[in-house]
Amino acid sequence: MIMKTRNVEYAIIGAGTSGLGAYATISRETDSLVMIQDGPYGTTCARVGCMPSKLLITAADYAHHLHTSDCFGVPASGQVDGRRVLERLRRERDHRFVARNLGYVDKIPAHHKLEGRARFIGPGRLMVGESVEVRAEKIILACGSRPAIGAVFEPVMSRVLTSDTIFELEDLPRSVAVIGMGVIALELGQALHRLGVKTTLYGRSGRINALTHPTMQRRALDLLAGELDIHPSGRVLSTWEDAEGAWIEYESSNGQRITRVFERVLVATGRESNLDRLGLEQAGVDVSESGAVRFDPQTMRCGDLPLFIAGDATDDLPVWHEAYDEGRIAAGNALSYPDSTPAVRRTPLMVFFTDPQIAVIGQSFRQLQGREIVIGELPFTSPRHVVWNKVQGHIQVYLDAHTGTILGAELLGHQAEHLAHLLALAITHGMTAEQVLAMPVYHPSAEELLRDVLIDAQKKRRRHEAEKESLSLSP
Ligand SMILES: Cc1cc2nc3c(=O)[nH]c(=O)nc-3n(C[C@H](O)[C@H](O)[C@H](O)COP(=O)(O)OP(=O)(O)OC[C@H]3O[C@@H](n4cnc5c(N)ncnc54)[C@H](O)[C@@H]3O)c2cc1C
Ligand SMILES: NC(=O)c1ccc[n+]([C@@H]2O[C@H](COP(=O)([O-])OP(=O)(O)OC[C@H]3O[C@@H](n4cnc5c(N)ncnc54)[C@H](O)[C@@H]3O)[C@@H](O)[C@H]2O)c1
Repeated sequence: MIMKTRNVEYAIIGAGTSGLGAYATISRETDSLVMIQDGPYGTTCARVGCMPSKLLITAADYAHHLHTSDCFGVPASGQVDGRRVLERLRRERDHRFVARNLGYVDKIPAHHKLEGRARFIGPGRLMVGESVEVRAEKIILACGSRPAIGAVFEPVMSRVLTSDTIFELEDLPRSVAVIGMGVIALELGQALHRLGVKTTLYGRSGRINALTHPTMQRRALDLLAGELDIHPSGRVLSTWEDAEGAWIEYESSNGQRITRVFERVLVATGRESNLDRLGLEQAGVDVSESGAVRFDPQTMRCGDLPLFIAGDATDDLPVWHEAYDEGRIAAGNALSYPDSTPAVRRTPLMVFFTDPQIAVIGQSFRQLQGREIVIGELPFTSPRHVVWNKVQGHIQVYLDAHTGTILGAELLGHQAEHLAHLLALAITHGMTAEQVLAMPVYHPSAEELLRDVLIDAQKKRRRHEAEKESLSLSP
């Protein structure tokens, strides 16, 4: 029974990072808007995503030092107190990151907020919960995503963890099977291992997908498998539970069957968009068989409709800075509807906070197939890395063979995030290797590695040019 109808110009579904980005833009221009939020405020990033995961990883880094500082003449002793690790994680998360977000939401006028799950009951018509209808001229779908859990895990659901639940544990489990080899599986799996949890990772494809050059993929897998118990390719055949725990029966791609029991199972097999719960067909939206909605990534508009999409709801670029940008792009184009202004999207940047870190910037090796490029590459080592005793990894930088413009890079190494940001800056400004090499580089710093890899790329480019010239001169 509809008890109340609200008429607004703009409705935003979801008060996560992208929804708040949209809200910030629209609320500057009009009072006729409502942001609808199902579940707790605070955003996925702060509550169950970026921030708690990085807090766990940092605790794990400290635990790792206990085993690695001896070579510096600093033997360390001590043990992990799982309860304290998790208590601190929640304290920091709640008091710093979530509280900051809630403080922002608190300041939003009450008539701009509506709590409940929204679903379409017609074009421009949303039902929120069971009693409020919202009629909006323009609607932004900023409803995010949720962990995907395959049916094979149903028999062990009481022991299944996802990134939504793991940070609420009272104590660390004794053992955990991590399903997946994506960013969540690797970040959390390595952290749990370093915190003393007996951890086994079960992958499917045998690849770490973010890296696309075969050398980078192989090295990343070799390095991580050197520390972690990983079965990279195969599939989980079945699961069951008994008094001992959750059993996982897994078949490796070589046909070997492995059956083991764990206290917990962390399912990190990707996320699925919450769009499927919106009843989009009622809004006249063309939804593909996979549940995806077609949209223009430069305007975030869905076809010609007064509907816009932003953030993880899209499956595309599911990272924080893109979610925020997309919220603002969607809002800007909702404000100017039916006119639209295509946004210039940022240079792609992805960082895995593993150790060593993995980063992909600009165009990946795979995306550059068919283009004439040279690859500068080196082990991830500079004098500074030697000082840190962190010399594992590899760096590849892709240059346009003709112009020397930096097009992309794939990195695997200690603190790769910082070189990744420098490379992102260079790519954003269309810089050539030569231009980047004109900047000062302090000694000894990790940035010396960037200088050296660009010198390597330049040498290869000169060789490439010389070879082409001699080919063109040969009769
Ligand atoms: C474990 C983990 C670690 C991560 N680490 C990083 C990282 O280090 N760096 C990084 O850049 N990114 C990271 N991310 C990704 C980042 O958190 C997301 O890209 C970002 O939070 C997406 O924001 P969003 O607004 O699209 O979704 P959300 O913040 O999830 O917001 C969507 C909101 O919509 C609500 N909603 C859904 N359906 C409805 C409905 N029908 N009606 C009303 N409300 C609805 C949801 O409850 C939710 O609150 C991580 C993600 C995870 C899960
Ligand atoms: N550092 C970061 O920026 C960061 C950290 C965490 C999460 N995130 C975001 O969260 C999103 C979701 O992360 P994710 O790791 O869940 O997804 P993902 O898509 O990165 O990885 C999912 C992995 O699970 C594997 N998989 C799928 N089904 C499987 C099965 N049945 N058995 C075994 N393996 C299976 C896939 O092959 C893939 O390797 C990411 O796309 C990312 O953008 C970002």
